[in-house]
Amino acid sequence: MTLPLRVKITDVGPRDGLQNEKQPVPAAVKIELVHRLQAAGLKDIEVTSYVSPKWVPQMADNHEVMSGVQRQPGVRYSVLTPNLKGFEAALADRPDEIVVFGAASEAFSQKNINCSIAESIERFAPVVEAARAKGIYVRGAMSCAVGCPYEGEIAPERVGYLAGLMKGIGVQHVGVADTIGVGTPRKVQAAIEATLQHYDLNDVSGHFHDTYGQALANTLAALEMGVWQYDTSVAGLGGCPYAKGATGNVATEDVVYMLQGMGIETGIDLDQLIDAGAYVSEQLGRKTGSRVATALIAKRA
Ligand SMILES: CC(C)(COP(=O)([O-])OP(=O)([O-])OC[C@H]1O[C@@H](n2cnc3c(N)ncnc32)[C@H](O)[C@@H]1OP(=O)([O-])[O-])[C@@H](O)C(=O)NCCC(=O)NCCSC(=O)C[C@@](C)(O)CC(=O)[O-]
Repeated sequence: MTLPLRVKITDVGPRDGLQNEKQPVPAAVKIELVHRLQAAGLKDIEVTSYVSPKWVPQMADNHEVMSGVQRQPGVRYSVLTPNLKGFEAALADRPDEIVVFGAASEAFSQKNINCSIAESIERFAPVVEAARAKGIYVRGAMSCAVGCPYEGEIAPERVGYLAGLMKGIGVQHVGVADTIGVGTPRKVQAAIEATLQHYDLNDVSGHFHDTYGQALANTLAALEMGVWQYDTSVAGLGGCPYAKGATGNVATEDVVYMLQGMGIETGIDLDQLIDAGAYVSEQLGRKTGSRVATALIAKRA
């Protein structure tokens, strides 16, 4: 398989990156982060989620954030919607894309969305139907595609099973998510291979957390299979509230640097991206999680 010439990156920092922050992050900071990401050339940004504020208090300002973003033409703004209640609330804020999120692990499905895998599909089906009827693109996230914090290793067949269920209800694209970052290249490839039994290569993305420092290697392994769409998080922000100890997604800066070095186009300005990451890191009062940003900021000084 030849490597893709162009990669599409969805920055999930404003949502996945910030959802687990213990301190309240003001909506104005989230909005400014989205503005800085789009200024850096990001064309796909996962902004927020319409979930229960009791479960994820940090995303309770979803409406304020979505309505505060000054949209740029050509940028797609996505949001998470776990059920019809969330979808209906999101509709008023005009997302371009919604994300239904399931898991390859039963235990994680229960902990994260309070239902079994089968029940989650029943909940998603009317959401998918309603979104598609309105011309809103539907992405599905498949958590724990390699490992689960409660069940341990997850067999590729279980990822394939979930992908088949997602396909069956009309989800247009699926992301293979290594939620707790335990994956290594061959295991990630096996999870993607199982997904490709149900989805076209153009409808599959990678979403790799960097907890064990494997995310860039896993990205390269997926690239070698021709996967050209990835979720990443500026400054490596993040973690899932229902996956204890899991760190953020692979840093967008690190992925962009790697791709640029390989001659693969992303349309993203690395300098401006580093500024966006420095902004949010400063607001959170911590160092960036990006190795590339750390190195290039030191070089600037
Ligand atoms: C899914 C539910 C809502 C089910 O939660 P539930 O308790 O089973 O839902 P329910 O229908 O029984 O409703 C219970 C209460 O929640 C309210 N409610 C119900 N739905 C909504 C909604 N959409 N928005 C706002 N409120 C809602 C509802 O109105 C009611 O309120 P009450 O009467 O008690 O005051 C809950 O489990 C939840 O919100 N979970 C949050 C899960 C989450 O956000 N996890 C993090 C994102 S996933 C992730 O990060 C992984 C990913 C995608 O990045 C990929 C990866 O790396 O793996």
